[in-house]
Amino acid sequence: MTSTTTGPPTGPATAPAPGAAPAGTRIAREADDGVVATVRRGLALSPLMRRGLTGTLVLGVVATAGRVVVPLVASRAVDEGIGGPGGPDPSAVLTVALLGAGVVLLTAVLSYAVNRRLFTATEAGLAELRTTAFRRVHDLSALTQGSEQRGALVSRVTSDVDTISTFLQFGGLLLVLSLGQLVVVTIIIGVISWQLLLVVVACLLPAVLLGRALQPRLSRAFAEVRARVGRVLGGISETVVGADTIRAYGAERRTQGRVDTAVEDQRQAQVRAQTLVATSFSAGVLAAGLVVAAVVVVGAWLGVSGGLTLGQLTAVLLLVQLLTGPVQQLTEVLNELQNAVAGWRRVLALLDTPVDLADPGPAGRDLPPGPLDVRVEGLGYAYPGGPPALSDVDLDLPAGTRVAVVGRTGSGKTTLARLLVRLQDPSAGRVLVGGEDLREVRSASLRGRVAMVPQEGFLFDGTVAENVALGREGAGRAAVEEAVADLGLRPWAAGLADGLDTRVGQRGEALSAGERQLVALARARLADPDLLVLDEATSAVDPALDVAIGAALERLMAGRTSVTVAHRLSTAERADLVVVVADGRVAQTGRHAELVDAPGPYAGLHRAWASQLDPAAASPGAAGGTAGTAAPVGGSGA
Ligand SMILES: Nc1ncnc2c1ncn2[C@@H]1O[C@H](COP(=O)(O)OP(=O)(O)OP(=O)(O)O)[C@@H](O)[C@H]1O
Repeated sequence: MTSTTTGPPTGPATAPAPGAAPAGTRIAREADDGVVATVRRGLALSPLMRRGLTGTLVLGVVATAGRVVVPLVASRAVDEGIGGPGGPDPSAVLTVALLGAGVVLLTAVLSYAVNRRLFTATEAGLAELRTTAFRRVHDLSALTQGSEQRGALVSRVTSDVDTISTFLQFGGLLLVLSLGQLVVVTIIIGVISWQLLLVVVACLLPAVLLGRALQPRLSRAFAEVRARVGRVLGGISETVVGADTIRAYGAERRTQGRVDTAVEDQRQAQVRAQTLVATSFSAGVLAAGLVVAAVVVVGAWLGVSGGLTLGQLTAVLLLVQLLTGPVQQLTEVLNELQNAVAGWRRVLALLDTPVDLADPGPAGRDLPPGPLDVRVEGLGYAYPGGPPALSDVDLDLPAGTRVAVVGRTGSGKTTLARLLVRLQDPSAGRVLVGGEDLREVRSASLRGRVAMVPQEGFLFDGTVAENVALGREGAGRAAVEEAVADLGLRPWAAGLADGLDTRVGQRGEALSAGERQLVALARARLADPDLLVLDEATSAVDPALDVAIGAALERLMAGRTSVTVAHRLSTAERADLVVVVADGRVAQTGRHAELVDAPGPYAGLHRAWASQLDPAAASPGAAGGTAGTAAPVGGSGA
């Protein structure tokens, strides 16, 4: 479990019908939509990217037209200024040259404007896309998020969006303008000389056809690259997070080997994709060289035979430069497009993943005011592809009761706890809190009234106070101090290097495990829920801190309904009701005193706990386990 005091994530979709199986618990597969459909969907999702696009296109077309004017101006300079009927005319050449210079200047200014408008719009649109994708990650349940390595999931919001950015800023408009330039230049060459047009088409067509034929292979190659980049990031982030464990077991070489394999796989995929890129690019270069040579030869021949003036030949040669540029750029841009489309598909797949914990929104219901009771009816849950983790669970927990859930490890206690706070939806049956089916409760209401403290509370890199403040939106310093004081934690906080302003480090690593628990408890106190679900920590802490945690827990649970996944039998002893879970079913319910001598798994659990505290006191058949006051109940026995 990764989050501390928490309610369910929100999402835009409607709630599934009660009793329905949980919705998708995997990130959706990438759709096989074509390039145009993918780009269209991607742009539709980023309205800011399209803002002002028409204006940018118009400016781009004008700038392109400016480029085409230059060869025509040069043609006039040659034919009328230099080779005119009255001999060379310097003033005519000057006029034409000034005109050309003006056009070149205007083209440069327009190009700057086009680029500026383009990157401003695309950056805004991409930021929007990143935010939307990030929100979706948050809307998905931990189970769905867990279906993909964390780093790979992050790559969908980061590096995959970067591929789109690279394409849009350098390629998108170029693609449109290059195509436009190709068409305009081809027409003008045709008007000047149809024979030269035939030469140009004959030289460029094979390169264009080859580029086209390579597109499907490029598409597959770049999809593979994106997937492998995700795997590398997933592998690296896992080894960074688990660095201590890796070091402790001397597993550096083994884990490094896995990352190395992922890196090597990515290298191979990149090489395959870039080989295709190089092929299409080289075909473009070859065609460009060929077309210039062919136009010079055929143009000279046409000139000699009187079908073409020197100015026209000059114009066609300059125009050919405007053709070969776009042909080469197009091959590059189309490659970038394939990379971007592969990235876009991965981002879109993330956005297509259904929100499995949908917030019913305004149509939903609010939890009733006052203490909350919990009723569980025919509850069943199976993890994707696994056997039932819980079956036919029925429970009635009156408001204000203190409930301890005990059982062997893997019996289903945490699963039950997660269902009670709607971190997962049941596969069968329902959970009613305050009489309301959790799937029909607006998440804002649920979040405000129901909180969960997981075994390992997640702390963010910040101060103790900032981490406690996460418990309630808008909580100020006074509220944080009050929550800490309320749990009797003032002396502990005062003993920290900088009190509540002590920095906890990444994931709270600068605090001890026990101190992290205290921060999580203070956070829950600040949230002030009416239903508190606790997954008791199993890690042993020093006795003084253990006493502080015990006392804080007592104060935290007072006056509210609490369900504790108990790993210490002392918690069960003090509970109003003990729920014994065995193999995903409720085996026994009752008070500790009623259950301890009754037939059933609880007596075995108790014996195991007693043997851990005092082996001599245990009965002969009792199972052993780790010693210590925080010895887990569920680790043995039963
Ligand atoms: N994310 C998951 N994906 C697949 N199976 C899971 C997942 N989480 C738990 N399980 C399985 O569900 C069953 C119940 O697990 P659960 O965590 O609820 O047990 P538990 O009683 O809380 O155990 P513990 O006391 O060790 O925390 C186990 O068989 C476990 O392997």
